[in-house]
Amino acid sequence: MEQGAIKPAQPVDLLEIKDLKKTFSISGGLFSRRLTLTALEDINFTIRSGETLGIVGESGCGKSTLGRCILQLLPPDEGQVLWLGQDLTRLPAEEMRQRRQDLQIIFQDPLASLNPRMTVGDIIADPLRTLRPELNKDERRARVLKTMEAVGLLPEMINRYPHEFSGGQAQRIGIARALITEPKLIVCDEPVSALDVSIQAQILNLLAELKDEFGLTLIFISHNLSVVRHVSDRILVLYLGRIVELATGDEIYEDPKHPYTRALLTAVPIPDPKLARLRNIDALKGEIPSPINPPSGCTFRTRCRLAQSYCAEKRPPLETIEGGRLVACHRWRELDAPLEAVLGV
Ligand SMILES: Nc1ncnc2c1ncn2[C@@H]1O[C@H](COP(=O)(O)OP(=O)(O)OP(=O)(O)O)[C@@H](O)[C@H]1O
Repeated sequence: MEQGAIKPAQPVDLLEIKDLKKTFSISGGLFSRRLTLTALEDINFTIRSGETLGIVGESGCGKSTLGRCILQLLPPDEGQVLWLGQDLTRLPAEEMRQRRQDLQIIFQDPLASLNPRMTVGDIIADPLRTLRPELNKDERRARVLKTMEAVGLLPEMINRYPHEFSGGQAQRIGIARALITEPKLIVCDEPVSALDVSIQAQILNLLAELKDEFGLTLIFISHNLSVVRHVSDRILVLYLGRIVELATGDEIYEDPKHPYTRALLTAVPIPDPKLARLRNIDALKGEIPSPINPPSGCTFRTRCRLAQSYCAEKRPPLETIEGGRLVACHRWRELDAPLEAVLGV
């Protein structure tokens, strides 16, 4: 593959998300009225080339919707998705089709995402048929074999069908299908959560190797902070469709600033006495509120142990704090205080 050629000498701002908003119109409530569900709001961030950005949050917080809006698989209601400065939300269909070579996705459930009636070779070659129609059959086959080799699939597997493969092998097929167009950015949407724990590390290592080999930029979506930590340079934490924290993996893990991030960390099983102590204090309480009718002010306040009455009145801005990291909490400074002081005990 010629993908090494795309690796820029200096990282550049590859993708810039500006004021992104996505709502869904759903029917519900009395008399099946149309209701508006706000899946994403006020989303702003930038990804540098060669970076891996982890996106974490509980189920329903908007991770997959964000991945799909970035790839234009879902149209955002508002905002811009700038790819090297070009707004993908305004791109004519034919230009977007061309651009799709650069932006690919790997799905959570590898077997469910592969057509059971197609051979492995046809599945992997499929994106080339629409995105690189100038390639002939032999050229397509040569690319498929090279890509299979890159992801650790044997050439003799080319004529087999998805059901003949384990979950881990099926995910390698999904990765090959994403890689075949020589993309610059891959959105990995929970790529290991459907796999056995023993296989998860193999797939994570493969993604890390492919990233280095082909100069990829990755967006890595997971509900599991410990999975994201190992692969991410920076981590974006979403809560009810809004960014609550954005920082490096080390900062998030060692010094979380948002009470929600701390709560997510308490669910990570690591034998650290400090975290073990936090576990009881910070553990998430209650259900995530409905995105149809989110709490006023700070949407996390209904589950936050630091919440004060003013948290219900004003939405906290996403503030840039020391080291350029971002946090949206009226009381983030209180998290730095000794826990006893915070709790008043
Ligand atoms: N097509 C749709 N129609 C209506 N509502 C949707 C649609 N897709 C997503 N939603 C809603 O948007 C919100 C965000 O969903 P999304 O799937 O992006 O969250 P997620 O963090 O990826 O969750 P999960 O980890 O469970 O996939 C949820 O409340 C979800 O129910």
